[in-house]
Amino acid sequence: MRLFTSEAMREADAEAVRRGYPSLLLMEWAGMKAARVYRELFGKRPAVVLAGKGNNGGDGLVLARHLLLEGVEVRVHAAEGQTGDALLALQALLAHGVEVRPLEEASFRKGEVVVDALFGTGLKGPLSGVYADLVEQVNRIGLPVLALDLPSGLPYAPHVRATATVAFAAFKTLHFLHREACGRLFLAEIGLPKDLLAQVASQLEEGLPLLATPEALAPLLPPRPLTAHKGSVGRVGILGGYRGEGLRYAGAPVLAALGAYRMGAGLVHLVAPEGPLEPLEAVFHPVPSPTLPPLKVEALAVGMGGGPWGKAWALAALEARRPVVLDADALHLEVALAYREAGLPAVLTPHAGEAARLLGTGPEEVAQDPLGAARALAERTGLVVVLKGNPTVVAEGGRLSLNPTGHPALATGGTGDVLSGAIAALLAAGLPPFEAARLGVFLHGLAGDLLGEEKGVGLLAREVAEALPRARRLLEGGQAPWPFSRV
Ligand SMILES: NC(=O)C1=CN([C@@H]2O[C@H](COP(=O)(O)OP(=O)(O)OC[C@H]3O[C@@H](n4cnc5c(N)ncnc54)[C@H](O)[C@@H]3O)[C@@H](O)[C@H]2O)[C@@H](O)CC1
Ligand SMILES: [K+]
Repeated sequence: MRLFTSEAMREADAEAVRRGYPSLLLMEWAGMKAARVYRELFGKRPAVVLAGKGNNGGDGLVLARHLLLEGVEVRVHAAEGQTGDALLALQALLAHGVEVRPLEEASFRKGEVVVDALFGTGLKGPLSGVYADLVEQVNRIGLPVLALDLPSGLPYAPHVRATATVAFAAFKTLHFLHREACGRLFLAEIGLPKDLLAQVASQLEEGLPLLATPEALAPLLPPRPLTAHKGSVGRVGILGGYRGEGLRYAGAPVLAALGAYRMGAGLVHLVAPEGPLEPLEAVFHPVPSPTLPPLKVEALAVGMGGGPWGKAWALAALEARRPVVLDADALHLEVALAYREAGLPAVLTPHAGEAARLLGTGPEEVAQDPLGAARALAERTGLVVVLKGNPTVVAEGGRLSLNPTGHPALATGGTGDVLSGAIAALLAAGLPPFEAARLGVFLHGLAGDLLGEEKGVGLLAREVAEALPRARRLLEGGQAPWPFSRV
């Protein structure tokens, strides 16, 4: 599924009009579908609708009319100066005898639900004045909020923090870059001609990121035939750890080994200076320094717990001439370029701080524009980039994919190591790096979602590894939860 930018959405709108489709119908459907979501979530609770003067406000005015017809008590506060379709929506509402009061006089009553129809894709720059005040008030009072198309104010601050958001026609990248502001997500079909979005998307393909959906990822799962044996389903080498002065993350390579096994690797070779503390199914190759022993593997994960040895591990792993995941201490521009030079498929898995170091910017810049940062790093290195965060972004050249799974409970030491091993297992099973990265990130996030819901925060990384087979089974069985509902 493609995620639209505001510009691409405007282009879709314009194309519909060029084909002679009346734009008022789109607005009518948008408002009607939003009213349906309102009723589903809030029943007959009274509504207070805040409408801007643009088409987002027009959608809100249509919703008000539909709620009214269904017997919901509605109060409406609207900006002045509607034109075009929004003006027609206002006239239709007034014809029902509804009093429309100025936004400046907006007030909120206990038991009401706020409908945020102030701004959608037409917002240019941060809110100020009465709009900023109103949005801050809405966030403060704690009433449930249904946002139409987008929580008003996004991507800037302040913005509405909604209980639920109904996106019209297509999701925008902002919905998945700002999940917290959107609450529950609904996607409303609003009657655009069937092929139109696909046509606009194909014209702009370079620029439109993908959303990783169960539908797109399930077919990528490596098959497990009855004749499978441990040498036929992907063998993984894990290279990492450090023995010297300073901190040692001896558990990191072990967690990567667990991640690889739990993602279905047939055999895992663990190459590290120190052995695992507990018995482990991996074959342990003790080495005194970063070197590559002879290994029969189809892919590697390198750098976990490598400390000052990180670069040496990555350069040693180059000799295997296998697809690799470069993580943590193996993340250096020089290393990435060496893999590019060697023509080896590689997946880099930086978090914002590591990506900033590789790009020579600050972590805030990366966090502010994760899509841009992931794309820049993928273009600079020629490799696949997994920029970890909320959301995690996967990039290869100009191709971008946003991941919808993942739970705040995953924010704990070692979960990144599990992810590296998991992606390596998928590479070893024969998936191309972009696909291995998307699938690994999705299942790792889903494992976190399952555990986060069951146990809350306080997870251990090894538990995330343990939950990977359940996540995989859900995806295989067509039961992985979709991150949104359709209306
Ligand atoms: N296919 C589509 O794209 C459809 C879009 N529709 C709705 O139309 C919306 C987009 O409508 P518009 O393009 O009219 O845009 P909006 O309604 O989002 O906002 C536009 C208005 O906000 C003003 N504005 C922009 N930035 C501002 C700021 N920082 N402070 C104060 N005022 C500001 C503009 O001058 C303009 O009057 C969508 O989000 C959606 O809700 C629907 O009506 C149905 C069809
Ligand atoms: K809105």
